[in-house]
Amino acid sequence: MKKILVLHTGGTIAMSADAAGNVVPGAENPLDNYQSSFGAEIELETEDVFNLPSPHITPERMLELKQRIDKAAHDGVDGVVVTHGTDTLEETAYFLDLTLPNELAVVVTGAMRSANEIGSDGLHNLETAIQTASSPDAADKGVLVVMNDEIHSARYVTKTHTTNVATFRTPTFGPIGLVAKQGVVFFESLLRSTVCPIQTVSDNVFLIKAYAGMGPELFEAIAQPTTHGVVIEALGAGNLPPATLPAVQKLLDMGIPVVLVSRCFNGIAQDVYAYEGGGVQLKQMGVIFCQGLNGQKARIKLLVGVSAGMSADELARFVATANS
Ligand SMILES: NC(=O)C[C@H](N)C(=O)O
Repeated sequence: MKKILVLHTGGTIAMSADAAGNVVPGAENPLDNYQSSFGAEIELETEDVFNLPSPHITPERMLELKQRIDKAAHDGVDGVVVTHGTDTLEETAYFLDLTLPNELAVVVTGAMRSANEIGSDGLHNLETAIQTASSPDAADKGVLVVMNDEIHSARYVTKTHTTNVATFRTPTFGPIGLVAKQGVVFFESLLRSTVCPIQTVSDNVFLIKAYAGMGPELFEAIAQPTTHGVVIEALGAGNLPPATLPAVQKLLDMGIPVVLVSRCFNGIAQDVYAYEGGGVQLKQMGVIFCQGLNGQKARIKLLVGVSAGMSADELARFVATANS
C-alpha cells in the first residue's frame, strides 16, 4: 500500500460561490467531501497547511510548504500532493522543484471551477494528482503539475487561460505524460533540476516586462541597494529598446544580477542580434540569459539562487543552465 500525504493550501479548489455569486474561501473546505476511490491501494493523510487564495502566497509560504514536505519525506510517505490556487501555482511548484530532494514524488494541482459549479474540476484533479503521486514512475521526475488529465514538469508549465480548465500548458516542449483512463503514462523524461537546499528566502527580486518605446524609468526605480536581482521579459529572441540600456548598465554596475528571458510564449532567449539593445550587446554587458523559463519562473530561480547565497559566478551558471 502507498502512503500519500495531501497538503491543502487554498485556491479555487477549496472555494465555493457565496449567495451573491462571488467565489470565496468558505468556512467549509469542499475538498473535505473527497471520498478516495483507491480503496486499500492508497492510504491518504490530509492536512490543511493554510487556506489562501494563491495571489496571497509569498516566498515565505513556499518555504513553509517545502519544510513540511521535507518532514514528510523523513516520515516515509511515498508521495505528496499539494492543492493550490492556480494563479501562482506554477511559481510554488517550481520553487519546490528547485529546493526539494529528488526522490519523493510531489504533485501540485488545483481547479479552475469552484466546488459549486457544474463540471467542477477540483475533485477530479485531486484524484488524478493522487494517482500520479502514487505511480512508481513519478518519483524521479522533479515536481509535477497535474491538471485536466495532463502531467507537466513544474519547470516549464504555465497558466495560459483565465478560466478554461485546459489552462495549464507547457509551451515549446509539451506535457511529459497524461493520466489516461487506465492509468498514468509518462512519455518523456526530463533532466532533473539541480536541487538547491535553502533555509531562508530573501526577496526583492523583481520582474519587469519590456515593451516598444520603453525608457529607463522602471529600471532606475529599482536601482537600490536593497534590490537582490531583476528578471526582464525582453522582446523576441532577447532584445531591449536602446533607451533602457544606461539604466540596465547601472544595475549591473551596482552588482545586481540582471536576468533576461523572452516575453514570447514559445521558444528561448538567445544572443542573436548585434544592433543597439540586441542580445549580443546585452550579453556582453553581463546580462544573464535564462533559457526556456518564463519571467515568473526565472524570478523564482534567481530568488532561490540568491537565497542560497551563491556568488555572482555561481548565480550566473545556475540561472543560465537549463537543468540547474
Ligand atoms: N483557479 C484558481 O485557483 C484561481 C484563484 N484566484 C487562486 O489562484 O487562488
